[in-house]
Formats: sequence, structure tokens, C-alpha cells
Amino acid sequence: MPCIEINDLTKDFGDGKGLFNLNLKIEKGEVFGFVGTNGAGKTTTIRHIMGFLKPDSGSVTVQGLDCWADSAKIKKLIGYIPGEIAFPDAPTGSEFLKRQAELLGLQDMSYAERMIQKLQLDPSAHLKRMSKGMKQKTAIVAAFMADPEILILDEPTTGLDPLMRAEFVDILQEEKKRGKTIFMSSHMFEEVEHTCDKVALIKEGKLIAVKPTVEVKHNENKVYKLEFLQQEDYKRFLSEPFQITEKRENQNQVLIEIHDRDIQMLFRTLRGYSVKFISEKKFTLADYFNGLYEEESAHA
Ligand SMILES: Nc1ncnc2c1ncn2[C@@H]1O[C@H](COP(=O)(O)OP(=O)(O)OP(=O)(O)O)[C@@H](O)[C@H]1O
Repeated sequence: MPCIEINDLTKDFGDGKGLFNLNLKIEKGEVFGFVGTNGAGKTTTIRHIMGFLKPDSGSVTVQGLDCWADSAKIKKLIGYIPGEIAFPDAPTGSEFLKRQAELLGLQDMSYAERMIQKLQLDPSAHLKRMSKGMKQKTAIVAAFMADPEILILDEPTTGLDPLMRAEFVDILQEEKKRGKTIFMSSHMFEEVEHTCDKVALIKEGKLIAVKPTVEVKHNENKVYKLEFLQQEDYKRFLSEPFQITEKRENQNQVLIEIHDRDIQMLFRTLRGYSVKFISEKKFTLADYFNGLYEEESAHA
């Protein structure tokens, strides 16, 4: 049984907004990235998993429990970082965390303390005076402190600076090693690329693709950048049988897209040229999904 299962979920807000026949399965121990542009439906999906929204049709389950009917039980299984953090009335971060611990029946605060240290958070600050990043860190500690089996994270690095983002990626990798199931939405492909086993792309409430991250990274089509020493070599190369994706005449540069099996042919051809340098352009998850996104828009 998958840990989280979304079956034919539809929530129609009207005007083409909402979620439409969404299907996703997240296995136990999987770190699952959920990416899409603003308004794509990420938060709406997460709110269904948390049992805050009732599906128009379809179902969402966590460990076999229906997220709407069993929402109270579901919430106990999950550590949740909301997309928009609104703290209940509490004077300081410490007081808020203490009240959360009481609600969770948590005696041992050592895990919370470790998170506070890793995130370099001063929780004694007044909540209303905290920066966006500090509030986000406080929400992260609150979500993780009971050491839940499942983490549902809606854009968890919002407001964090790049160093703290890197720290957060380390924390997620540790949690993954400890067997946690993590579902995380993000705008940032780099973030999911370094943490997630699988990534799903959502657009206008519909699922576009679900891919294992390694499969995307090990794409067999590579893009190489070549620069020639002389312009005549650059011009001559243009008539070679390679797929040239970009020409940069004033730098004597070309970008070519080539399948792994044709690499030897490329190197043989280049023996007849004076090449200043050749470099592989790393193919990222962003490139992959942007390609899919464009394809989907062309067919729409
Ligand atoms: N309660 C609601 N009533 C009507 N429309 C809604 C409601 N909640 C969300 N929407 C609309 O549904 C769409 C999906 O919103 P959602 O917040 O899920 O997107 P998102 O992918 O999380 O975007 P972002 O990255 O901006 O947070 C948006 O167009 C939003 O305006």
C-alpha cells in the first residue's frame, strides 16, 4: 500500500482553476517533489492531503486512512509546513513551540533543540518581530519536532537564505536516511533535484509528468558547447551532420545536441578542426521539465 495515495482527485474552483483528475502515489520512505508554477495547484493538493479540503470527487488517503473522513488521525501522523504561515497567538517563538509540544503531547524536546541549532534560530524572539526567514525556521522546527513518519512541506524554504537552504537540504537528506516519507512542493528545481527520488510536474491543476530524478539526470541526449579558434572552422562545422541548437557567430561558438551513442563520431569529426574548447552543458531537471512544459503548451 502506498503511504500517500491520490486517486482521481478533482476540486473545481471554477474558471478552469483547481485540480482535475489528479493521480499520485507516494511510497513509504520516498522523497517526492511536487513542482509547478504559481497557481498550478500545489497548495490545493497539499490541503487535501492534510484533510483541510474535501474533494469534489476522487479520494486522498494516508496510510490507508481517508484524509477528509479521518483528518484528525491523519494530522497526528504528519509534520506539516504550510505555504503561508500564520502563527496562533503566542508572544515568542519559544512559547509557540512549547504550546505546540503540549498539543502534540511531546515530552522530549531534544529533537527540537537539535533543529534549532542546525537552523541557527533564536526562538526567544517575539513572533511578530521575526523576519520571514526566522518565521519559516520556527515553522520548520514545529513540523519536525515530534519526529513524525511523514512530512508534508509546502514550499518549505521560502524566505531562507542560500546557506540555510543548503542546511535544509542536509536536514531532508538525513530524514530520508531515517526512513521518512517526504512530500515537498517547490518552485525551485535545483532544490528538488538534490533531495527528491521522484518529481511530479503539475500545470493548471493537471499532472503533466512523474519521473524518477535519476532518470532525468541521466538523460542520454547531451548538449555540448564548442568554440573554434578560427571563424572559418566555425563556418565549416555548420554543414556537419549534427543537430546545432544555437549559433554564436561572433564567439565562433555552437551548441549542439547529441545522443551518447554519437559522441565518438563527434570527436572523430573534430580532429579536422582547431577547437579552442568543448564543454558539456549539464542537463538539469529544470531543462527537462521546461521542455515538457513547452510541449504541453504547444498541444494545448
Ligand atoms: N478556495 C479557493 N477558491 C477559489 N479558487 C482557489 C481557491 N484556492 C485556490 N484557488 C485557485 O486555484 C489555483 C491553484 O491554487 P494553489 O494555491 O493550489 O496553487 P499553487 O500551485 O500552490 O501556487 P503558488 O505556488 O502560487 O502557491 C489558483 O488559481 C488559485 O487562485
